[in-house]
Amino acid sequence: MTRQQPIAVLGGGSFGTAIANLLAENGHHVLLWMRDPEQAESIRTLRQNPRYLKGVEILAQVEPTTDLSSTLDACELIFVALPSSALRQALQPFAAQLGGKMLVSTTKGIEADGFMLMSQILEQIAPHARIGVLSGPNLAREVAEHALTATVVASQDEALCRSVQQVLHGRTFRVYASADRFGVELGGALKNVYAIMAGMAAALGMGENTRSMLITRALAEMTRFAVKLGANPMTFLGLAGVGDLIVTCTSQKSRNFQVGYALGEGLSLDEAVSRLGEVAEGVNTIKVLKCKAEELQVYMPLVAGLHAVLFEGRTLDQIIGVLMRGEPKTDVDFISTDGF
Ligand SMILES: NC(=O)c1ccc[n+]([C@@H]2O[C@H](COP(=O)([O-])OP(=O)(O)OC[C@H]3O[C@@H](n4cnc5c(N)ncnc54)[C@H](O)[C@@H]3O)[C@@H](O)[C@H]2O)c1
Ligand SMILES: O=P(O)(O)OC[C@H](O)CO
Repeated sequence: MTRQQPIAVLGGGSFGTAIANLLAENGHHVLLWMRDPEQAESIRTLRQNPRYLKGVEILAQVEPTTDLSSTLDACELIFVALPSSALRQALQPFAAQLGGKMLVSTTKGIEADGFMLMSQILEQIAPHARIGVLSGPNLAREVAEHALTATVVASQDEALCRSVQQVLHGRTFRVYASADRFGVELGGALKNVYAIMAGMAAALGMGENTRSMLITRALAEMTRFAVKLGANPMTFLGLAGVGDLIVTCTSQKSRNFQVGYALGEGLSLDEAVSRLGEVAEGVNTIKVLKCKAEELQVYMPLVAGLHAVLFEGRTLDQIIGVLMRGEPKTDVDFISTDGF
């Protein structure tokens, strides 16, 4: 990648906007692609995103655009910050332009059909592209407001990891590298489900002991599931595993947490999602994950419990009763270091 070449960010939501600004602060010309011409025009003239990250100034080096084809042609490094529900549909028509490009997914979701992570979809659409993921405890607003933040770029393509580190590393944003793309990406997708539970617990006035139990048992479940899929459990001890789980399960800024909070206040799932008006990936992930856990016969009582409350008509009291009275278990039973 030459220094003069622009960098693309696809998706004009909270995270796309935050990443675009970080790149611009580091001196890069950024093409921020979004589908809505009015939003693009508003950014061009007001230097603010009218809908997301209100109050954050979008730097002059960030050029909003609605022309995806020209954006892909102009850039070799492309960050994808689209919702998981939109990624395939948005990029499939441009597959021929993606060969040889560095595609870095920041999207934390799972496609139901085939249980596919976003980088796997990118790989399927563009088999000749170079693929990576960026994931970690990265609340968009905090990134945009320069809270000291760390993230992980994961790919087996070391040069891609180095490129991403070079362009994003800055005064307030630190980028670690990992070769475990699957584990890093899976951690980012799974933690959203547990953040919904944490939001519910907070709304119901449950205490810090409860939150700590939830986070720790969530880590156990996530890791057990990941190991069954062949992932390296050690990745779940890093920023993209427990790091992201902590921030999303403890912050009111997390949209998944907010959905859970609204549910805890008595709103229906539909009401909670529409009150949010932004993406909360955990709502889809819970369905996909419940199916996959059953198929693989992985013990995931928290996932089963949340699914029962949201989609099977069970009450939270019933589920809490089942969880607390369940057969006693061993504490750290989910990490086998055999082979790692
Ligand atoms: N916001 C965060 O703190 C954060 C941090 C890290 C990762 N992520 C991940 O980034 C992804 C995007 O999240 P976000 O927070 O930016 O969402 P958001 O709700 O803030 O914005 C979503 C954006 O996607 C656009 N969009 C929706 N469907 C589209 C389509 N078909 N074609 C083109 N654009 C479309 C919307 O117009 C909107 O601009 C999610 O997977 C999320 O998990 C978010
Ligand atoms: O706001 P959420 O719940 O989508 O979480 C945002 C990021 O994934 C936190 O790392």
